[in-house]
Amino acid sequence: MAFTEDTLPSLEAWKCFVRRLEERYGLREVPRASWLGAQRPDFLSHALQQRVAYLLPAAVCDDLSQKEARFCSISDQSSTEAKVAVPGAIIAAYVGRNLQGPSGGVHGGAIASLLDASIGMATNPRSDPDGYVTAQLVVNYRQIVPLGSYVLALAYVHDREPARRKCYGMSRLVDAGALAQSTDTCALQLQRPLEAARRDTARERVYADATALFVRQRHRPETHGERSLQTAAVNRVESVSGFLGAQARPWRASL
Ligand SMILES: CCCCCCCCCCCC(=O)SCCNC(=O)CCNC(=O)[C@H](O)C(C)(C)COP(=O)(O)OP(=O)(O)OC[C@H]1O[C@@H](n2cnc3c(N)ncnc32)[C@H](O)[C@@H]1OP(=O)(O)O
Repeated sequence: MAFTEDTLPSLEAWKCFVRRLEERYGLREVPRASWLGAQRPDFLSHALQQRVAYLLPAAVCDDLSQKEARFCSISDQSSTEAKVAVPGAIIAAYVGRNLQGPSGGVHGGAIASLLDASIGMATNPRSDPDGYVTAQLVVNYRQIVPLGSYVLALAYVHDREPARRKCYGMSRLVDAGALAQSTDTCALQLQRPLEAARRDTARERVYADATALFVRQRHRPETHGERSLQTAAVNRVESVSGFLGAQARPWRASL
């Protein structure tokens, strides 16, 4: 599938976004979108056409060297990576006027949804994208989120109890500032814990934070929808995007 005139500007902005993430958070392991574009143009093109940028670093295992790092489709269950849980995740989103709450700022439910989804992404391996579900979510609302903001939810997993089917995670919702300037929702799963998510930094405005307990389901509901892993994962991001009412407008980041 070839890139079209419509998707190219988004690709450039996506590269810019990844570069800024690298600079701000030192995410050396976040691979370059250009590399992804070269290796998996079909998948990236699909993601962009869906207006969902979903970056898939394949080498999350420490025993894989950076040289061996490559991207793969999330439907590639045979890769070692696909079986490993992802320790960190970032969601970038635009929260618009359609999300106005009684406070005059962004509704708390939308904020909770973003925090929940980011921890869910950090919790669930791509080989089993809906294995763990939210059992408990505790949100601290620290500042009103102005309507029309660009925000980042920075999530990481801090504890796992596989035998008891439990996984604990945290997330912070911060002002994206100049980092993300897109009305598209974008999500990244990270191959290493997101150190930046663990601490408050003076340069960021923290709107809210959350702790969550995710529990692995014993039995899946019968009507579980699409079972294709690739589609399922994109759907997860799209559900957040749809809930937030993301605009179908192209990226606006300046390079
Ligand atoms: C690429 C991919 C991207 C993927 C990206 C994915 C992002 C998705 C993110 C969004 C996720 C959602 O919104 S999920 C939707 C919202 N959540 C739900 O609908 C969940 C509904 N609830 C349930 O299905 C169930 O209650 C469960 C599965 C959570 C738990 O039921 P269960 O399986 O019977 O568990 P049970 O044996 O009772 O408990 C297991 C252990 O967990 C503890 N536990 C259970 N529930 C709780 C609780 N609410 N608060 C505290 N602790 C609890 C128990 O005490 C026990 O601990 P111990 O005694 O062993 O110590």
